[in-house]
Amino acid sequence: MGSHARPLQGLKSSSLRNHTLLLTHTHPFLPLPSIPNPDPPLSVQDSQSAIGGERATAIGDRSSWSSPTGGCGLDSPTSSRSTATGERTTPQVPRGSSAKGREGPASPAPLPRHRSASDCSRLTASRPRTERVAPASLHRSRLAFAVAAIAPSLVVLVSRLALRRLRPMAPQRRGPPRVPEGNSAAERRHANSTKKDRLPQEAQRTWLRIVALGVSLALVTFLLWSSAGIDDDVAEVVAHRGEVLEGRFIEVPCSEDYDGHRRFEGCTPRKCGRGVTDIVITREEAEQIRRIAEKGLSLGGSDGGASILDLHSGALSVGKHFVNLYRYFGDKIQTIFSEEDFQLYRDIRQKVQLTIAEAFGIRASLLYLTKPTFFSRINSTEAQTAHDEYWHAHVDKVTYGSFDYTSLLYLSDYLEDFGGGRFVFMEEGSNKTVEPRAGRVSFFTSGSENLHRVEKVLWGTRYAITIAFTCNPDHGIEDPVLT
Ligand SMILES: O=C(O)CCC(=O)C(=O)O
Ligand SMILES: [Fe+2]
Repeated sequence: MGSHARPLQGLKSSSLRNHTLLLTHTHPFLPLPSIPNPDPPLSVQDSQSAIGGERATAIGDRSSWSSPTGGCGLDSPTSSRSTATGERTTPQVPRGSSAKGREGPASPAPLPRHRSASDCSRLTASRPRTERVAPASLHRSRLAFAVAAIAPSLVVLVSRLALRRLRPMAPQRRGPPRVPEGNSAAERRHANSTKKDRLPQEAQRTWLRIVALGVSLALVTFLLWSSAGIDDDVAEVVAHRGEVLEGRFIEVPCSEDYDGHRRFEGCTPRKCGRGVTDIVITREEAEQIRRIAEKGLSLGGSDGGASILDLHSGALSVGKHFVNLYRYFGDKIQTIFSEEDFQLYRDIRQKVQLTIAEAFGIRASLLYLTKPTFFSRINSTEAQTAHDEYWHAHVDKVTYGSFDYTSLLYLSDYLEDFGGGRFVFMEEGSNKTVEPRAGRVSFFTSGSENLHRVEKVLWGTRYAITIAFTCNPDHGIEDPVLT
C-alpha cells in the first residue's frame, strides 16, 4: 500500500469534517438511502435531494475532492450501459466509475427516504402479500405488554377474593373472641379451635402467594421472551451456513411494486422469488474479493453499525459521513487497488448476473448493473446515526427505486467470522433465513414480495456485497475501472 493509503481516520477529525463531503449521513444499505442513488425513483414520492451542496477544500496538498453532488458519484441518470458481457453501450455521460465521472459535475439525485417496516406496511397495505409486514412476534410483544400491565392487579384481586371466600372466620381475627370473663376453660377451647382454623387458612394464603408469584414470574418470562426481538419468528432456515447449495429457488407471487415503474418486457419481474447458490462463486474468489473490501474499508469506516465502500462511485464511509476515495486519492488510487482487483469484481458481477438471468428465465443482456452496488462491513459496534441502523426491515425497490433484482454475495461465514447478521425474508409466522457463507450468492426480486432485514451482528465482522440489477437501461451503471 502506498503512502497515500493510510486510513482516512488518521486525519485530524476536524480537518476531515471540514473537507469531507456530507452525503446525507446515510449508508446506501438499508432503508436508508445515501450514496449514489439511482435516478429519481418513479415510485418514491418523498425522495429528497439530500446530497451535495457542500464544497470541500483541499486537505494539505491534496486537491479538492468534492463536488456539488457530494463526491459520491452521483451521476446523471442517463448513463452508459453494462451488459451481461460487461460491454458498455452508448455511454452518454461519463459515469461515476470513470475518471471523468469522478471529477465532472453531476446533478444531485433525489434519494428515497428511509422506510421502516411500518412504512412498508403502509405502502403496501392494499396488497395481500405484503400486508404481512408487522411480524407476529410484534403483535405478541404488544399483547404481552398489555397482559403484563394488568396481570399483577388481576392476580392480587383474584387472590383477595379467594382468600375472602376461604375465610369465614375472618371477623374473629380482628380481636379477641368475646367470651364471658372467668370462663377460662371455654376460653382455652375457643382459642385452640381458632388456632386450628387459622393454620389451614395461613397455609392457603401462603399457597396463594406462591401461585401469584408463579403467575407473575411466568408473565415476566413470557414478556421478556416476547420482546426479545422479532427474530424468534424465524421459522425456517432456507440456507444453512454449513451446507453447500447447488441452487435453491423459491417462487413467490410478485407484488405490485413494479407497476409503478416503466416495464421492460422480458426483464421486469413477472416471475418473482428468491434463490441461493454456493457454486457460482468459489470460496477462494470470495476471499480475494473480501480482501479488496478490507483494503478499501481500512481507509475509513463508519463510527458504528455498517460501513460502506462503493467501488463504482468511490463512496466510502468515514465517521458519520462519506468521502470519495477516487477524488481523495486521484491517480494514487492505483496504490490501493490493482487492475486484478477490479477484474475480479467485474467477473463476479457477471457470474451473478448470469445466475439471476437463468433463475428468472430472462436474458442476461437485458439486465443492467445499477446503483448502489457496494461492499458492506458490519460489526457489533453501536450505530451512531439512525442511518447506520442496518437491521430495519425494508423493500429494496422502495428504498432504491431502480432495483429490480437484488443479489448479495457473502464474503464471511456466519458463526465463524461473526454471530447474528443472518439475512431474513420476513413473512408473518414463517420468516425465511439465509445464513451467510463466504461465496454464497443470495438473490431475489426487489419488490415487497421480498421484504427483508439483516439481524444485528452480535460479534465479529460480516462482509458482503450488494449487487443490484435494473431492467431500465437508463439506470444502468458501468463496472468500476481503475484508470
Ligand atoms: O447484507 C445483507 O445481507 C443485506 C443487505 C441489504 O438488504 C441491502 O443492501 O439492501
Ligand atoms: Fe436490502
